[in-house]
Formats: sequence, structure tokens, C-alpha cells
Amino acid sequence: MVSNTAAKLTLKAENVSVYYGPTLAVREVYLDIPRNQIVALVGPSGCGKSTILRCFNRLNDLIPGARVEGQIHFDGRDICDPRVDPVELRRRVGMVFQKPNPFPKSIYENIAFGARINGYQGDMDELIERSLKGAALWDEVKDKLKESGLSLSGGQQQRLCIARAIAIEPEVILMDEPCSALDPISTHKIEELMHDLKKRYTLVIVTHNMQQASRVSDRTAFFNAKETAQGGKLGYLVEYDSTQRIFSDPKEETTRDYVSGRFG
Ligand SMILES: Nc1ncnc2c1ncn2[C@@H]1O[C@H](COP(=O)(O)OP(=O)(O)OP(=O)(O)O)[C@@H](O)[C@H]1O
Repeated sequence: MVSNTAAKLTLKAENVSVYYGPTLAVREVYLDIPRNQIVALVGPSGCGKSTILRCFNRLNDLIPGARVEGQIHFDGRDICDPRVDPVELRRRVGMVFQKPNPFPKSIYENIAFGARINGYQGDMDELIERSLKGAALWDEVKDKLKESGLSLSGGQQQRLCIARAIAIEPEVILMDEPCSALDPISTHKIEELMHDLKKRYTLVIVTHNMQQASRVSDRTAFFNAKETAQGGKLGYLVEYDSTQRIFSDPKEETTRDYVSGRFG
């Protein structure tokens, strides 16, 4: 029988270490990602946040020489198992990147394209409308669906990428610094959208913005890195707890210093 706690978990990283070639980049990470929550990964540059994020949908597979050790449980399976189909995994665990990256196609096609590839057979117009509404973009684009996705503002493009991600009905959405290329108003819109999205999805976000982490996330993982003898950096997870605890009463002094802006 699955325990209550396990039933509420979406993803669970167990003793995950990632190498790039011979170099260990981040070591021995344990992280539980609860369903319908937002988890923020924070920490100074090079501590391995993006590397860990990419483990959750096996995007590191696409980096030559990258190797992941340990286990990541998703829906009762270890997704690091080579028998798991990474394409199907990425349908269920979608990704939104730092720089908005719409396809050079119409707004409509930006969403229809992925849906078709994933075998969507329903009413495409209805899917486009539902996805754009889900990404809080419909009202702004409903009269120009045939225009290029690239004609939109940066913030609108990022919401188009979110619409594209949710059109294929993932369970988890990974976001790697989704607002770092956006102005404060667009950032605010995306943050509001995240609150809305977590009713249906589980979100894991990497952010350098401590205020953003404290505003949007339920749980925060603080990573740090130490210098290695070879002059590189080795990332590790310092502390993972409710966001409220990490920002008000963390266990570790380095966490307190980082979230209050004293280093990094
Ligand atoms: N494709 C790659 N090839 C080789 N090394 C890499 C690659 N991607 C990341 N690394 C190394 O892995 C370590 C962790 O990088 P990562 O980008 O995950 O950190 P991060 O915390 O997300 O950093 P930032 O906040 O600057 O984006 C760094 O030392 C980085 O140089």
C-alpha cells in the first residue's frame, strides 16, 4: 500500500550525483517534490540547480558526456532506468527555459505543433484556446492567432511557451529561471500564473531572485558549491524545507546568509 506521504509526492530524487565527463558537478542530492506544490531551487552560480532540474526530465541525456547516478522516482518508476522512454517522460514532465523560445511559427502553430506530434486527436481550436487561457495569454492574442509567435513581447512569448508546455498535458512543469529575461510587470504576470498553475500541475523552478522564491514557492532547496582541488566547483544541497522556514529560520548559517543577500 502506498503511504499518504508517498501518494502526495510527484518526484523523488535519491542520492543523485551528476558528472560532466570525468568531473563531478553536483553530489548526493535528496529531494522530494510534493504534488501540486511549487519547489524553488536556489543558490549561487554553478552550484548545480539547472543540472538537477534537467535530471527530472532527463534533459542531461542530450549533453554529451553527462552522466547521472542515483535514482529519480516518478510515478513508481526510476526514470534514470534506460528502459524509460525519455520522449514520453518529457511529455509528462515539461520544461520552460530562461529565454523565451517560441518556434518561428504562428501563435496557433506554436501550440498545435507539439500537440500534433504527441498524437492529439481532439478539437485543435479548443485546445489552443484552453492552453492560451491556462497561460493567461488568450485575451491578448485571441484576435491574432495567425501572427508569428516572435511578434509578441518577451513576457507574452514566455507565456506562449507555458501554453505550449501545458497543451500536451504534463503533470510537472520545470522552469529554469523563467523570468530572468523579463521586465517586472511580465515577471509579476508569470508569478501570478504560477500560483494558478499549481492547482493542476507540480512546478519546480530555478530562480536567482530570492523575493520570487519567497513569493511563489511552497518549498525551497538551497544549494551551495565548494571549490575543488582542480579549481572547479562541486555543488551540493545544503538544506531543503518549507519556504517559510528557509527564509525565516533556516537550520544552516550559510542558508540564512544567502537568502538574506549576504553572499552569492
Ligand atoms: N553542459 C555542461 N558541460 C560541462 N559542464 C557543465 C555543463 N553544464 C553545467 N556544467 C557545470 O556543472 C556545474 C553546475 O552548473 P549548473 O548550470 O547546473 O549550475 P547553476 O547553479 O544552475 O548555475 P547558474 O545559476 O549560473 O545557472 C558548473 O560547474 C558548470 O560549469
